[in-house]
Amino acid sequence: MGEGTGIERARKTAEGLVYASGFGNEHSSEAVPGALPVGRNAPQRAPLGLYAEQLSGTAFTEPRAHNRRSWLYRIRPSAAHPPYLRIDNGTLSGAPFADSAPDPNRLRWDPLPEPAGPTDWLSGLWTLGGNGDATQRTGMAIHLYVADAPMTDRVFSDADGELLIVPERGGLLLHTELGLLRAEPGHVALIPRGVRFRVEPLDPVVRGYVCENYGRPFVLPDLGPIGANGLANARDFLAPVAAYEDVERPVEVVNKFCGNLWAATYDHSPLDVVAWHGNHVPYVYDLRRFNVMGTISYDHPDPSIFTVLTSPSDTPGLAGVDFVVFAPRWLVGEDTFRPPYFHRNVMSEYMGLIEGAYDAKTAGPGGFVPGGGSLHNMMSAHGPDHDTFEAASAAELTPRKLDDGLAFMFETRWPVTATRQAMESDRLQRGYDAVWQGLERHFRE
Ligand SMILES: O=C(O)Cc1cc(O)ccc1O
Ligand SMILES: [Fe+2]
Repeated sequence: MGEGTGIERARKTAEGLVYASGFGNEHSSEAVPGALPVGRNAPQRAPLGLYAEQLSGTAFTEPRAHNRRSWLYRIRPSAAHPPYLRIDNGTLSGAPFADSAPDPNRLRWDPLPEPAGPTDWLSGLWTLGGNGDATQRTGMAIHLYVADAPMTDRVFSDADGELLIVPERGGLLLHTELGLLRAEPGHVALIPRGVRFRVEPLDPVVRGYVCENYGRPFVLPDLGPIGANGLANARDFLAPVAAYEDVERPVEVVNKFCGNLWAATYDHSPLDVVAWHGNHVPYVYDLRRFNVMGTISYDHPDPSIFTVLTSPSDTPGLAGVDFVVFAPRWLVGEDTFRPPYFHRNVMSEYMGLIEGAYDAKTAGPGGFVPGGGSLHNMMSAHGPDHDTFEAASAAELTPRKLDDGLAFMFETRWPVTATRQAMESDRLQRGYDAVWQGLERHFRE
C-alpha cells in the first residue's frame, strides 16, 4: 500500500504535509480536481464515478453546535465487504473493565518493553484500564502502545470511541480515510469514532499513550473570564487534506466493536476517499502551541487551567474525560508552595510523561519516567513526593522557568479500573507508596 496519486501529492509537499487549520471547522478537500460535488451532498451520479457516503459521529438530530458528520466520496462504498469475524483481542480490551477490582491505591508503572518480534501499532496496543461502558458510549480507556512495524495491508477503525494518540517516542504517519497526519512526540493526534486508518512508524521503535473516549467527542474548553483567546487556540488544530490509496488487493479491516476486535478482508483498500467535506475529521495539535495560563500573584492554580480538550457530560463542568497538559511555563508565585499541592480528588487522574521530568515527582529509574504512568484514583491522597516537598518548601522564590518536561493527564469523572494485565505486570512499581514516606512532623504548638 502507499501508492496512489493522492498520497504522493500530500507526501511531496515541502517539509511535511498539507493541512487545513481550525478546530471543529467545516473543512472540504479534494485530491483530484472536480471530485467534490458542488451545491449538494448526494448528486444522482457523484463526480468522477465516485460513491457518496456519509459518516456520522453524532446522531442526525443532535444540536447543530454538537453535530459531527462528514461526506466521503470514494472509489468503492464501505458497504462492499464480506462478514466481519472475531479475531483475537491480544492485549487490547474495552469497558466495562471487570477482570480486577477497582483499586484505591496509588499506582505507577514503568514503560512497556520493546516489542519481542515485529509488532504493528494495532498489535502493540496494551490496555491499562478505564471506566464506563463502550455499549453505553460512556467512559474511557487508557491504552499504551509500542510498535516497530507498519500496518501493512491492515486498517483499523474504532466503533467504540475516538482515539487521542499521544506519541512519546518516535513519529507516526497516520494514513486515514480523510488523508495523512504526522504526529511526533509533543503532538497529539485524534482519530474520530469510526474513521479508518493505518499507522506507519517513522522511527525504528515508536511508543506512546492512547485515550479512547467512549463519550461525547472532545471539544475545546470554554474560556470564561480568560476571554476569547488562550489555552489551546482553535487555529492550531490541523486536519488533513484528501489523499487516497487506489489499491486492489486484499486488505484486512479490523473493527473494534463493543470491546472486541472483528476483521473483514476487503478486496481493496478502504482508504480510497478521493474527496470529502465535513467536521467529523481527524486532527493533530502541537502541545508546544498551548498558551499556558498560571498565577502571577500567589497560590498554585488547579490543573483544570491546563485543559487542552474536554469531553463534556450532561452535567455542566463535569467531564467524562479531560486531556490536560503540563507544558513549559514560568513559576513566579510569591509566598507559594509552587509544585502541585497535596490533594484528594473526586476525579481520577492518570498521568503520563512525554519528555523530561514532572515537578511533583522525582525523576530517574524507578520514578516517573517518559513512557511510564501513574494512576491516582478517586479520593486517593497524593501530591509532591518527599524530596519534592522538602526542596520546594526551602526554595528561594525567584522567578523560575520550568522547561525541562512535558507531562499530561487524562482526568476522568469515574474511577479507573486497571486491567489484570496492568495489575500483574512486572512494570507495576510495587514500592510506589514509599515516595511519600518520611514526610516529617513539623507541627509546633
Ligand atoms: O497530581 C498531579 O500531579 C496532577 C495535579 C497537578 C496540579 O498542578 C494540581 C493538582 C493535580 O492533581
Ligand atoms: Fe493530582
